[in-house]
Order: sequence, then structure tokens, then C-alpha cells
Amino acid sequence: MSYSNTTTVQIPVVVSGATGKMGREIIKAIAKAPDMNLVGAIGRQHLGEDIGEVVGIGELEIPVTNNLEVVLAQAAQESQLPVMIDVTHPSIIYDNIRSAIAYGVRPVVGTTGLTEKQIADLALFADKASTGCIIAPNFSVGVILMQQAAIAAARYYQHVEIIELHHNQKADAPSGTAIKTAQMLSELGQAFNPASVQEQEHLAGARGAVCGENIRIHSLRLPGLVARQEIIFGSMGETLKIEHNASDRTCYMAGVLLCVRKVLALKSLVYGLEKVLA
Ligand SMILES: NC(=O)C1=CN([C@@H]2O[C@H](COP(=O)(O)OP(=O)(O)OC[C@H]3O[C@@H](n4cnc5c(N)ncnc54)[C@H](OP(=O)(O)O)[C@@H]3O)[C@@H](O)[C@H]2O)C=CC1
Ligand SMILES: O=C(O)C1=N[C@H](C(=O)O)C[C@H](O)C1
Repeated sequence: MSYSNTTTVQIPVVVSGATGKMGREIIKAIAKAPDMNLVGAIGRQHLGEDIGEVVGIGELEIPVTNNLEVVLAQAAQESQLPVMIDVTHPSIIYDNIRSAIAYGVRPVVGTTGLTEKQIADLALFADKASTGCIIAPNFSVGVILMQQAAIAAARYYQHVEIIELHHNQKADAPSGTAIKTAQMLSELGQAFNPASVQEQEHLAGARGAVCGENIRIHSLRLPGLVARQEIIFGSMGETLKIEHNASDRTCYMAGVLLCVRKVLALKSLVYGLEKVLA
């Protein structure tokens, strides 16, 4: 068992995607958290180098490795329940989550791009293993407040569209946050965007992608952006725009740490930070 100076029991944490943009911030946040102990850093760059040196905070005595299975097996030997935070890529996230659960390591997943079917499969897998897992398409509390404001506004509007704007290194479109927002609105059981005219799309994609209850999502990718989302409602003579703007990835860290603490008490998969915000 590992103890900090104040003898707080520490949660062993593995970070997968540790050398990426989110991973680097998460390593810094874990290093500062008194109740967490970094036990593994998975990446493809800087193999063998100390992850603390890589992210510029000094030695942490954890070398970067690309062997997730070995790190999960080691984490499973810790006397406290271990957690894997994953911020990697849509192409590997499904397998990473299954591997973590198989080793009894609790996944906290920021990686977006999982399909509804994959999430449903993973929920079954977590249930069978009685293992907590959190998939949070967005770790920012501000984003959850934006979604809740949209749910409140939807009661008064039939028409809504979503615009999401991200940096041009993003692999998936639309963003996980935009999909989750459209799903949350769709769960209200309301019919959105009744057609008012027979529409013709002269260029494919001009009207965006349709998600859930006929809600359109438009995705922009530009250098200079971090992450922004606008939910725009319209009715006779007015529009209402609810917007969240992430200017720095530190905005996600409070949510990441909260999920690490909350996942330990769960026995199944939850999808969305809002489900664990007390
Ligand atoms: N939930 C949330 O609040 C947030 C979620 N995200 C999501 O987190 C994920 C990561 O975002 P970001 O940090 O910006 O992305 P980056 O590309 O900066 O980092 C991704 C990391 O995963 C690694 N990786 C990518 N593909 C593979 C692969 N096939 N096998 C092994 N490792 C791989 C990368 O390695 P390498 O450097 O070698 O490519 C890198 O270390 C995305 O899905 C993004 O949407 C992002 C921000 C907030
Ligand atoms: O790739 C990103 O950067 C982000 N991805 C998440 C998403 O797809 O919603 C969260 C946030 O928007 C940043």
C-alpha cells in the first residue's frame, strides 16, 4: 500500500495516451493530487523516458511504455483498486476498456468516437464483471451546465441545431460532446425541427449530420481552436444561443480527478460526467 506524507491511502492510476495533449495535462494533475499515485504511463512517443520529465514537471520514476497489458497486470497487483484514465484514439479505445476491465482496473474514459453499440457492449461487459467504468465525452463542469441549460430551454423551443468547433488535430467528427448533447435532448421525448419546407442539399453535408431526434450537428476544424460548442434554438422572431468555450485543457482536470475518485464505488458503466456530479 502506498501512502503520502499525510498517510492518505492513494489510488493507483495508469494514464493511457500519456504523451498526447490531454495525457500530458492529466499526468500533471495526477502528480499534484494527494490521493492519487501514478503507476503507469502508456504512449507511443518518448518510450523509456520518464513521463514527469516528458511533461516538464521533473522525475516521477515512471517510464513511458507502449505495453498496456503489462502495465494493467502490474496495476492489478496493487493493494488498492487501480484506475486507468484513457485519452487515446477511437480506433483503440474499445479494446483498451475491455482489457482494463478484464484486469480489474477501473476505466475512466475521455476518448471519444465509441459507437452506441460499442458503449452498450462495454456496459454489459462491465456489468458482468461488476466493475465500475465511466465514459465521459466531456470532463468540463461548464459543458454539463451548458447541456442542462439546453435541456431547460428545449421545453420552449421546437427548433435546435448544434455547432461544434475544434482544433484540426481532432480525429473524430462530430465531437463526443455534440453527440451526447443531441442524445440528452432526444431523451426528452420531444420531436425537434419539424420540416417547414421541402429541402434540397445541393452539396452533400451542407446541412450537417443528423443525430437522435432529428438534431443537426455541424463540425468545424481549425488551427487556433481548442474546443467550443454552440447550441442554437430558434422560434418566431428570436434565437437563443448557449455556448461553452474551452480555451485551455486544464478546464477538464477537475472532472478527470472527480471521475477517478467516483469510479471506485461503481459496479457498472456510466456514460456522462453528469451522472457522477453530486
Ligand atoms: N472527455 C474530454 O473532456 C476530452 C476528451 N478528449 C478526447 O481525448 C482523446 C485524445 O485527445 P488528445 O489528447 O487531444 O489527442 P492526442 O492526439 O494529442 O493524444 C492521443 C494519444 O493517444 C495516442 N494514440 C493515438 N492513436 C493510438 C494508437 N492507435 N495506438 C496507441 N496510441 C495511440 C497518441 O500517441 P501519438 O502521440 O504517438 O500519436 C497520444 O499519446 C480524443 O478522443 C479526444 O476527443 C479530448 C479533450 C477532452
Ligand atoms: O478532441 C478534443 O479536443 C475534444 N474532444 C471531446 C469531444 O469529442 O467532445 C471533448 C472536447 O470537446 C475536446
